[in-house]
Parts: sequence; C-alpha cells; structure tokens
Amino acid sequence: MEKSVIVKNVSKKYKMYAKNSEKILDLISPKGYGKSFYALNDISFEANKGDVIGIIGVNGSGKSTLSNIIAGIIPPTSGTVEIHGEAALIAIQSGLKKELTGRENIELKCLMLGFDKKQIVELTPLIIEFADIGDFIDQPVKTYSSGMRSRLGFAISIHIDPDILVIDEALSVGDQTFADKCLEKMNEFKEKGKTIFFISHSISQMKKFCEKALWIQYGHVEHYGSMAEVMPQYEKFIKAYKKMTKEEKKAFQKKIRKSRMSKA
Ligand SMILES: Nc1ncnc2c1ncn2[C@@H]1O[C@H](COP(=O)(O)OP(=O)(O)OP(=O)(O)O)[C@@H](O)[C@H]1O
Repeated sequence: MEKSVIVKNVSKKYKMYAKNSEKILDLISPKGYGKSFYALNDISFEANKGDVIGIIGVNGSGKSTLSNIIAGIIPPTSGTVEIHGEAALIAIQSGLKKELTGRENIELKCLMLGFDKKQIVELTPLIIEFADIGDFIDQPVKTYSSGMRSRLGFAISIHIDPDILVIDEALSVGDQTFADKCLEKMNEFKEKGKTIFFISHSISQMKKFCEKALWIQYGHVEHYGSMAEVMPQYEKFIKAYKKMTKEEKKAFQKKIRKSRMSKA
C-alpha cells in the first residue's frame, strides 16, 4: 500500500495562564509561567492512498487540531507529519479571506496554488456553479452565512483537486441537497484513490462514507482500524459516558483535564 500521510509522535501544546499578567511574565522571565495543555499528545498513525478515514471523538478531543496539522495550517509542537501530495482543508472557518469577495477568494486560492490565468479562468465558473450562492459570489465573505462559507470553501477545495482532502464538520452547516452533492463529489475522490479525512458528528454519515476510523480520545489515539472494528467501541464509550451521573462526569472531566496539563 502506498502511504499518503505519516504522522509520527505528534503533540500540540498550548500555553494556558491563570491571569493575563502571567502571560506577560512568561514572555520576559526565563523561569516560565503558566501551564501547558496538550490538545494532542503523541499521536502516531499512517494513511494509505485511497483511504477514507473518519476522525471520531467527543468535543474537545483534538480532531480539528489534528485536521489543521494534517492540512499544514498549523505546525505541531513536536513530532513529524509526512504528506505525499497536496492537502486541502474544508472547514467551517476555513482560510477564506473575509474582506475579499467569493470570486476574489477563488482567484487568490488558485494563485497561491500556482495555477495560471488560463486554469483560473476555466475553474472559476465551475467553482461558482458548485457553490451555488447566487449574487453573493461578488459580495465580501464577511457577509456570508456559515452555510454559504462552507459551500464556497467546499467548492474551491474540491475543484483544486488535492491529493489529500480533510473535511472538518463542513457538511454539518449546509442543507441536505448540498451535503448530498458534496458526498457525491467525495465518492468521485475516493474512486480516484485519493485520501480523505472526514470529521462529522453524524455517525450515520460516517458509517456510510468511511472505511476506517481514527478515534481521538482527549488528545491521544484510542483506536485506529476499520470502521466495523472501532465504531462499536466508540459507541460503547459514548453510552457509558451518557449513563454517568453529573458528579461522575465532572470527576471524569477533571481527571482528563489533569492528564492533559503539564507545568510550563
Ligand atoms: N488556540 C488554542 N489555544 C488553547 N487551546 C486550544 C486552542 N485550540 C484548541 N485548543 C484546545 O485543544 C483541545 C482540542 O480542540 P479541538 O478543537 O481540536 O477539538 P475537537 O475534537 O475538534 O472538538 P469539537 O468536536 O468540539 O470541534 C480543546 O480542549 C481546545 O480547547
């Protein structure tokens, strides 16, 4: 199997401060102030070309952080990410420039990827047609609804034809017709042997579309394997969590939070 993504011992640490003054002291003092919070802690996995991987995990477990790292939007604090090809991220808040119009965003993204004028002229109408947001295409993105931003982001990313596509919750804000259109495009991607990472809180969408599941549990990989293997275990965890009392949940969250913190 040809590898497309190799993630080795990746961690992402964020500094947290009890007070604003600690932040300033941390900048000027060699002693170091504040605590570190591990959004991701020692993540390792590999993806093959043609893999369609659902990234699952409860709120705050690190799915978006991992998506951003795979797509090269943010760097890891430590560890390595090897990407074979071009990776694109589709997320609700994905790299669209708010002050620019939709059309200008299309041009900018294409220029950044090194497309020439002829390619941009060819691609622009296809992207606009897919996004299907009417006259808003010539309005600044800051005037768009989250669904419209998602439509434009999806349309751009799918048409620039990346080798690795990371879709972070982008289908949850669009309507069903658009989601179906996107799933159809994603299937074409799959058939071309490209790699897709898919984050969705819709388990049924996940089951329908993904073959593998990467379960991120509070910053670490809990399980990585076939959907059939991982999903029942995840669902079992969710069921057990739901059954906990308020106090048990609080104690559990506290324990997790503690395990993700370290001194400075
Ligand atoms: N810039 C940041 N500074 C500090 N902490 C951050 C930052 N970005 C993310 N985090 C923390 O890292 C953890 C993982 O966040 P992330 O958004 O990756 O989780 P997620 O699994 O995508 O969550 P959700 O399902 O709610 O979207 C969270 O506890 C979050 O508060």
